[in-house]
Amino acid sequence: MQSNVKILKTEILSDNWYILKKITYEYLKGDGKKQVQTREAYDRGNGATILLYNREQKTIILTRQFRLPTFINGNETGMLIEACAGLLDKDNAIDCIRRETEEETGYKVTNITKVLEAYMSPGSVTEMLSFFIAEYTNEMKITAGGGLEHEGENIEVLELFFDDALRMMETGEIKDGKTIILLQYLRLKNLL
Ligand SMILES: Nc1nc2c(ncn2[C@@H]2O[C@H](COP(=O)(O)OP(=O)(O)O[C@H]3O[C@H](CO)[C@@H](O)[C@H](O)[C@@H]3O)[C@@H](O)[C@H]2O)c(=O)[nH]1
Ligand SMILES: [Mg+2]
Repeated sequence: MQSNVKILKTEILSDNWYILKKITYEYLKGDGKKQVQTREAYDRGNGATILLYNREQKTIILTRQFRLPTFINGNETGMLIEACAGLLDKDNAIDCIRRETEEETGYKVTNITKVLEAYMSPGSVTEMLSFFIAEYTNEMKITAGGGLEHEGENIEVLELFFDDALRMMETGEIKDGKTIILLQYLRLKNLL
């Protein structure tokens, strides 16, 4: 399909950690007129997230960690309950999420299923997130998890009853988009 967009100029506003770009482009509108627009886009690569669930126990595994951007926007403690997630490195999404699951939750899961992909903040962040689910058993817990010390990660691992997690979504105790999508996915497909 032919694109209606021609990039005219790309400026790097920051490459301090990830990359913030300012892009000027020409956009061909439906009425045939051209319009020049400028938008900023934050590029931190793509990511993956996973919800571990146990059908017998009717439980799931989540994490809790400090998220600075939420702290400066209304989250009093900055602590956020989330499905395990990580940015993709060079490897593909499945390898990445398998490694991330082990690092953050301590579970070595085998059968991982990809369920969907989504742009999580399409007006400002380039990232596309791949969503996965996997069944876990208590025997799969091989380390404490908690994330990588040298990356400054300090991640608490939570095992919750699925019904409690659904309630926490309604009370606002769970407020993370990817986590809500995955919880609703499990419910929609009657997996728990
Ligand atoms: N020094 C420094 N470290 C940073 C910065 N930004 C992120 N980091 C660190 O880089 C590491 C990235 O860890 P990952 O587990 O790979 O990523 P994530 O932060 O969990 O991101 C996941 O969740 C996000 C929030 O839902 C998602 O946006 C993202 O796609 C991914 O799935 C973390 O240790 C984080 O603290 C920064 O500006 N400076
Ligand atoms: Mg992470």
